[in-house]
Amino acid sequence: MAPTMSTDSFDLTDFVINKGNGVKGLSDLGLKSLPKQYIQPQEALINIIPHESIPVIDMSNWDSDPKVAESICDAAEKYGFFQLVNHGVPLEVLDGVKDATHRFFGLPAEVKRNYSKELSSTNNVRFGTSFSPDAEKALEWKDYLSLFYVSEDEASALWPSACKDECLEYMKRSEILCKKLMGVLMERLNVKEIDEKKESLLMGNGVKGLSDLGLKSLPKQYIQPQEALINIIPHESIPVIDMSNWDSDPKVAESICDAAEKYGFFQLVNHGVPLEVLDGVKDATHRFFGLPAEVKRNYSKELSSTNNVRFGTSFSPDAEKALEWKDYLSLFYVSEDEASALWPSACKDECLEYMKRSEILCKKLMGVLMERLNVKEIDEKKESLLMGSKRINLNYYPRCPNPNLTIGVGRHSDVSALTFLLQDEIGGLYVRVNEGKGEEDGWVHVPPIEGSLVINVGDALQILSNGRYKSIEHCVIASGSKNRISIPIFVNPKPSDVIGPLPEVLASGEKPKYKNILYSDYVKHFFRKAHDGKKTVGFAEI
Ligand SMILES: COc1cc(/C=C/C(=O)SCCNC(=O)CCNC(=O)[C@H](O)C(C)(C)COP(=O)(O)OP(=O)(O)OC[C@H]2O[C@@H](n3cnc4c(N)ncnc43)[C@H](O)[C@@H]2OP(=O)(O)O)ccc1O
Ligand SMILES: O=C(O)CCC(=O)C(=O)O
Ligand SMILES: [Fe+2]
Repeated sequence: MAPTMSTDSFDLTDFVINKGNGVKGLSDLGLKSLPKQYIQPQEALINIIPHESIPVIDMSNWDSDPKVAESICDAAEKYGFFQLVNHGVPLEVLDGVKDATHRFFGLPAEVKRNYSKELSSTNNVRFGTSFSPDAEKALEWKDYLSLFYVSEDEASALWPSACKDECLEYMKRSEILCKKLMGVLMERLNVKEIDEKKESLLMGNGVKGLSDLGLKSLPKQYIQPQEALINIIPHESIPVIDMSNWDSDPKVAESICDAAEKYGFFQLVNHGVPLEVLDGVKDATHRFFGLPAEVKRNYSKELSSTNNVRFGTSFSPDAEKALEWKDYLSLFYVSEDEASALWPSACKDECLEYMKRSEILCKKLMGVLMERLNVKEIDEKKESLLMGSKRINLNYYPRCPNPNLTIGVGRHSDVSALTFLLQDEIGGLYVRVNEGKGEEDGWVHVPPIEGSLVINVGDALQILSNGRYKSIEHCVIASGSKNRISIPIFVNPKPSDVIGPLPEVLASGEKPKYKNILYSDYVKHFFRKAHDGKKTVGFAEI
């Protein structure tokens, strides 16, 4: 125990404030009486009365019992204070941050004073004592460390290592609770929805943030007009092609070309992309979307340091009548170095690996599809037209309160040459069949198959093949109970390529159906409007 001493003989302000000892340092001296600087005037003291305390609210039944939300709002109105139990923030996270607090204040004074107003390298980290020592008649018996959150990176760099991980974890793990409380408190004020566009786009919460609020019904901005919804019909689904015998059986290649002509969509199994690579990129997708909104919003159109990395929600929110129930991260591949520097670290390695390991498959498919078009060799120019650029999207469709009133992705065809889509086990992808054939025209489900890849022809290949290969409309319906992810790799022409029907296809005298068009103009046209089925192709039609 520290020796006891009188504080009359030394400069208390210097010891407590300047030297970084705080009141903890004073207390550790083993004082027998309160130094006079801490003696509060009578009016600052309080009278404690016998009275019931503030309400204690059990949140266990939050999902099933609306009374929980009601009692929170009542308590906020009546007392402005309440205690929550079973709130969903794990006990070990709370214990962790309590331990970390003791660890920080247990550091030597010389270490703690580096975070004082005078010495701290940032205004966002401040160690201090009392509340406002210069303004107070009497000092308060408290030391504090105050941390203003800007971003995970800034916190990692600047917050004291004795407590930063635990503080970040506590902040992160209390976010859902915070959104739940704000949601119900706003509902009581008749704010029926939080302004989704502002929330989703500027705050980085996306529809995932909305879904995490535990909404019981779909906000009106997401209710799609009847014509955007689909009629699901009983019909066989798209072909499933087993590539095991690719090397020995030419029928495998044939069935791929047949499916590309007839359906524009097929699933591949035993395609050679390792299962662990597919699992890796699925895990990475959940990791990215699980990041705090403040981190994800750094990749939004407004804040991203590059056009090649974009976090967004819906498809084209400014152009859409109703929003889509989907968040996405879109990564345009330029080079491994650029990706390493700019893609989010939560997912970049896995996305690069998935792109790399699907390259052989991509070349195999392009090879046989071109053979059927009488393209004998894929030279440099053809390679650019068919696979000169790649984009990988991570799509996140959160659990949706009324999935039948909205759409995850509206009906569209891809503007790629080919798309390699990895979907998880939840399901929800629908493809249009028998377009224009009256009652037979409808939508079929693409059932998830463990380890499979869904391949579809995009507009660019439809145009290059003069309509022989079909880019088919598809759309997604979100799940009412689970968060779904999908990860398409869009294999495209280079933005600077001019696309039009290939000379080999027209060699027999076939009339071109499409004009030559700069690919980046085509893509910009696609991105600037809402999803509208196959209308983008009209932009290139003769
Ligand atoms: C997101 O939900 C989706 C996405 C899809 C995607 C289906 C595909 O097939 S993606 C394959 C597209 N092909 C390529 O990316 C390769 C060619 N790329 C290019 O030519 C260019 O990179 C570019 C896409 C045209 C962008 O060029 P840039 O000079 O950077 O032009 P900007 O002015 O920034 O953008 C133009 C316009 O597009 C919007 N936009 C750009 N990138 C994206 C993106 N990744 N996701 C969504 N929107 C994007 C951008 O906001 C601009 O619009 P403004 O209205 O803001 O002017 C299928 C289904 C989905 O639901
Ligand atoms: O999520 C899916 O299954 C399909 C997504 C899609 O069509 C796209 O991103 O272009
Ligand atoms: Fe698509």
